[in-house]
Amino acid sequence: MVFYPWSLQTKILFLCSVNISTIGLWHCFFQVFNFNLERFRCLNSASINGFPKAETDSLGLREKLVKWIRNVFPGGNWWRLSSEDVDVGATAKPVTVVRALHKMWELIADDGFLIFAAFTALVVTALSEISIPHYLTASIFSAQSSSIPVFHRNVRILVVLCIISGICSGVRGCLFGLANMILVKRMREKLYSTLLLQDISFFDSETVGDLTSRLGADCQQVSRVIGNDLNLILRNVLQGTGALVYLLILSLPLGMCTLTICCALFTIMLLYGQYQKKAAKLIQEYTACANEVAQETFSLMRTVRVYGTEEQELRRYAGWLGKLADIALRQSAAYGYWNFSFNTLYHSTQVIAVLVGGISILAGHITAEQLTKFILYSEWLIYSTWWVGDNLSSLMQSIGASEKVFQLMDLGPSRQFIDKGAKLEGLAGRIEFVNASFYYPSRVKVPVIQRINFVVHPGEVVALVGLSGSGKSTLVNLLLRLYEPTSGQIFIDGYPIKDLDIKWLRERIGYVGQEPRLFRMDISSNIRYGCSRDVNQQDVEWAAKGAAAHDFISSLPNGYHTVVDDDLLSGGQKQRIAIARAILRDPDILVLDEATSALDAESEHNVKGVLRAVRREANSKRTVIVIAHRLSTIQAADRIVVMESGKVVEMGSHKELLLKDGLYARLTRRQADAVA
Ligand SMILES: Nc1ncnc2c1ncn2[C@@H]1O[C@H](COP(=O)(O)OP(=O)(O)OP(=O)(O)O)[C@@H](O)[C@H]1O
Repeated sequence: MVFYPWSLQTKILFLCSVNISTIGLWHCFFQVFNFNLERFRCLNSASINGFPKAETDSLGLREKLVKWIRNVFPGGNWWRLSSEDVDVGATAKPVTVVRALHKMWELIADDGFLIFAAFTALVVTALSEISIPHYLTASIFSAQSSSIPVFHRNVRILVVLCIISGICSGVRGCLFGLANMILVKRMREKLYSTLLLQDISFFDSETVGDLTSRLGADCQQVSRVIGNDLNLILRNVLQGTGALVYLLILSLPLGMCTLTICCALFTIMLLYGQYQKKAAKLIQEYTACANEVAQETFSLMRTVRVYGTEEQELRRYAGWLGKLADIALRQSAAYGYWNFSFNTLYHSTQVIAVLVGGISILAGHITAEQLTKFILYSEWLIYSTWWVGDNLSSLMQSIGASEKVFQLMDLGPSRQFIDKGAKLEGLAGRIEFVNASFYYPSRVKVPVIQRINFVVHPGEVVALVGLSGSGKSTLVNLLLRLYEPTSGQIFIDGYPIKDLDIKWLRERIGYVGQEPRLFRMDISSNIRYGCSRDVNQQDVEWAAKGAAAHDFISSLPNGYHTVVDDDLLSGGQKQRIAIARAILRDPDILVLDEATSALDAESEHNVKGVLRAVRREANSKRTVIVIAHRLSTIQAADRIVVMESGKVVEMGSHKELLLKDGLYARLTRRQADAVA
């Protein structure tokens, strides 16, 4: 084989390629350097990027530089993505690309024809686009060789290919966009419905900001998989494969050189993709944490304003933003390295093609037309590899973001919604607690309810009293089946509560909580909320009158059509609307947990009057369980159950308990002293 020394042009080409390649590296170094400089300036902390301050101080400039360079090169300490301060669900089953795609397919399978049509358009586009360079070169060289019929034929084919690829490309984009939209919609619906059917204890451990983040940003990110990543990956894989086959047919040695470079590129790309996946997961967690802080601050804005903690809240939020910026910086530095690798390898292909191709032309092995085609197709191949890499890393990011979304979607519904319980013909309202004990799942070592035994007879009014934290609300939560007793049983009309149909039971229980919250809709709809009977406006007003709410509602500019939310009404007004909601349901069992705590004495008297009056009607005798701290409000109850540390310590009427001179008598005396 003849050895040709490097010509001047070859040297220039090589130097150019090396120079261009280093731009990526410099860009990356510049960012990393700036970032570290900023951290040295801003953070006067003990440790910077894994260098303890004292240690770095004692090092010489050269050692510092060497250590710094070692850290910022791939694999160095600086690249480590620490997830100490967030739970990234390490114990849960990781989501692989195949599993994520399978899950997505399940969601979109009903519209499979759309995906099929999109992929058909994609294949046609890819095939027509990949044929264009061949006919382009052939047209030019047929014109050069003055073969006019061949030239005309090539140009005609070229025009047809351009039209086909243009139309199919548009159809492909549109169909993938549609598929994307359907996927996000279904994903959000599925996630939302899964979350709605979880046990209440699930919501004790998850934060609102975190869950809304999953529904919002994470679902959006995941949806990119089909609309963007998969679409582009497939297109480029098809085009790259076509280009590779063409290159190998054209010249085996040149084709092998390009293939080797593409393999190197692909390996780097996989490493880069893995890194991006991990970074995306962290970004997702930090975003959720930042959302949580913002959501908490906005919902407690009055407390923040009164205590003047705006700056403290800003710092808390900025803390998470700083962590997000940290990860984003590493991501863009990794992108810099990736670009550097791509540029270097891309221009190496050009140099090799010109060098080896030139030698082959000189040796008469290939023609100039073949070399031109080779260069065009090798560019195509390398760009396809780059696109695949870029979109694969984006795919990894989306899969990273999908992990928590799919884990949440995989949660089964609460047993309450699966078990088909019994529906009784009617409910008398007899409630019996038999050895009921309970601890919250989040605090398994603290028994909140301990071996409770008592019976509430149909139509009886029973008051629960006791010191704060004695377990009154928890007992009511067990009756409402928000939680299940950890041992013992609760019976309603002689049936174990867990054997009754939960929907049927809840339709027959009215509940007014400690701090009722209203939905952002008009007052009338708030009162009707969850009412399974057919009710008209007159019924709504009747219930509002019973709850002493009618007068204040009528005085509002839009009356019952006034749109309210939590902040527009006083605590007492909200309680009255919640009481009206409970009255309208006409429940067999009514549970009032501090339901009149924010009412003035007159309203409370009126409301109590209504509850008593309704109870006296022969057909609507109802059992009432009432919790109240203001003991004067429960003196008329048929029975008072006194609780202490999760146990029932006394039981009887107001008079009996005063005679007993126990905890109830002590509490009553204390409240009387406080009023005096
Ligand atoms: N979701 C929860 N997770 C863990 N512990 C809880 C939860 N809710 C309440 N607790 C704990 O259970 C105990 C009993 O609380 P509960 O609300 O039943 O008391 P209470 O007698 O109704 O108090 P109060 O009169 O102040 O409303 C308390 O120690 C409380 O901290």
